Amino acid sequence: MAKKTETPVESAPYKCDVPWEQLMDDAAFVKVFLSDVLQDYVNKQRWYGGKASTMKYIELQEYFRIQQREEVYYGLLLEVNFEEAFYQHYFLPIAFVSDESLAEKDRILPITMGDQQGWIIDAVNLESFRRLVYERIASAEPNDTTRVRYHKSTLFEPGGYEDSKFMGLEQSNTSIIINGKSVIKFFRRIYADKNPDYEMSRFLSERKGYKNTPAYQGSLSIKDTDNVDVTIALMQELVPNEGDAWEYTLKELHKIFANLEYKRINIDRLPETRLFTRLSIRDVPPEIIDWAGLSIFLKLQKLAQRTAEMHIALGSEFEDTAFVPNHFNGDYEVWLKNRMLYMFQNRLNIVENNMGRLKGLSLELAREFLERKNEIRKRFVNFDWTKLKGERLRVHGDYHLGQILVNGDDFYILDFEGEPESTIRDRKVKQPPLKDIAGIFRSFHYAVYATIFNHQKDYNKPLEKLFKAGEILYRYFIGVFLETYIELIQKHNINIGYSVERIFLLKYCMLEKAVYELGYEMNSRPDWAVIPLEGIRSIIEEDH
Ligand SMILES: Nc1ncnc2c1ncn2[C@@H]1O[C@H](COP(=O)(O)OP(=O)(O)O)[C@@H](O)[C@H]1O
Ligand SMILES: O=P(O)(O)O[C@H]1O[C@H](CO)[C@@H](O[C@H]2O[C@H](CO)[C@@H](O)[C@H](O)[C@H]2O)[C@H](O)[C@H]1O
Repeated sequence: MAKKTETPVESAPYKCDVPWEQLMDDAAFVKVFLSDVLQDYVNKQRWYGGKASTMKYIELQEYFRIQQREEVYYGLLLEVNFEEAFYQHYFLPIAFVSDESLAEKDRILPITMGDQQGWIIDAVNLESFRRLVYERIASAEPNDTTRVRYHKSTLFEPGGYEDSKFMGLEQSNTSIIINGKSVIKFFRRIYADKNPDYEMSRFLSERKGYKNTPAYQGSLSIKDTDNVDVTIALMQELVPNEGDAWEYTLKELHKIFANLEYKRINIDRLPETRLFTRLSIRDVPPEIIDWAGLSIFLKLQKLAQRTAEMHIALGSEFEDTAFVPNHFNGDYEVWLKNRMLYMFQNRLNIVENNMGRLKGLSLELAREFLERKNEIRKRFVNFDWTKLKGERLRVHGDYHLGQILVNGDDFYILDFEGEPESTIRDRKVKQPPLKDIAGIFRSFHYAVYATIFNHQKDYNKPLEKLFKAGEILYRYFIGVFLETYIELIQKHNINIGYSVERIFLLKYCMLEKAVYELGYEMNSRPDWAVIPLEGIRSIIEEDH
């Protein structure tokens, strides 16, 4: 049955004599629109990331016209100010429609302008708006120097506009599929700079010919009043896929855990391997292959290969300073430690303030986390750049299984926006590529524990035994991944340091990631906090 569309309770229309083409120049309208209309509207939107804080007021930071011939839409850059003394910027494209059937979704305000009656709505709902953006990108001048800039990749050969639809996934941005072949992602949270997703997508696919990320096709950006390039939208190739690697891994792991009983595996007799030991498939004992199957290890090798190729492309630049690799230095060390200590203190605070919401194993692990705070803090402070010889590169920055699409036997890497909590400048700082590897290893650990927590009853085994089996398997996953990754990276002369340095960086970055995740989970899904807490414990325990 088709879902009933919810009709918003409507206030009386706003009345004015200004035509749509001049509406945003009308101070009286803008004042009412920002304070009486948008505060409420923005607060209810899925893409609005400020819900945990208290909105104070909204200002219009910039607006610009998105237009073609007589067709005019407005792009608004809203500055949301919070009681907690910070602000965020959001992009909202608006359209005026007089036909009620076009104003079913995301209706913002009923309005009467002279003799024109209708509604202001979020323009992404209008096919005519989506078509216009696509056509402007597809026909962009090679060097558009106007304030509102459309860009088309030299490698993209666009066809005429046929159709478009919402990607329809739970997203922090809004993605539209065009002609079943391209995706235009409208960024909602906006930063006063080029978005790293745009920069990295263009650099990897257009400049370096890296094939395992959607090809960059074009973009929309504006030069703001400070003459800074601000990315508004990114257009990429639509990659056919069977879902993301997170879902895929969960499915595979469920089969593997179910095999424990089905194949009568004696967990206590499973051969173990040390964390970070490099393993070719030949080195994985037959008992492990019997239990988990060969195919998962072949998939891990493929993922390691695609990850290494991404870092090889990112580490191969000599001209564009945004991408040229650097060495470790004192500035980086100070920057890193400040960040880590700030983040760690924030996590301690969140956990202390929310102990009442935790129970069972989570509560036990949270207590242990608080008891061991000095030990963990010391780990973050213990970073000495003079001992590190490897390179720092631009990296993915938020690399986890949910950012990877599965397509047949291959993988495609997406979403280079970086860690949602970091500032835009911090996201562009060059990092050891092992930071991404630590991210994906944490994701393997997550997947193992998520599988155990989701299906514990199906496996007919005590929790400790399942944890033991999971930890063993996780170490083989990491070992096989590392062997392929390191071999390829070294073959292409990317310096990630000798073994001691590599292991130090992996442990450092894994602890960093797990502590980061603890904040993410406590804020967005507290039931999952047990996974990073377990991760932090196992990283700290490893050295005891
Ligand atoms: N180019 C693409 N091809 C195929 N699917 C895509 C593409 N870009 C995004 N997706 C789908 O949309 C989801 C969200 O994309 P992502 O770039 O992570 O958006 P957000 O930044 O809003 O989280 C992805 O997990 C994937 O399923
Ligand atoms: O929304 P983003 O993709 O930018 O990433 C954020 O959300 C992720 C959760 O969707 C979070 O990832 C964490 O959970 C994943 C499983 O859902 C797991 O695979 C990751 O290892 C774990 O970090 C990510 O940290 C956060 O930035």
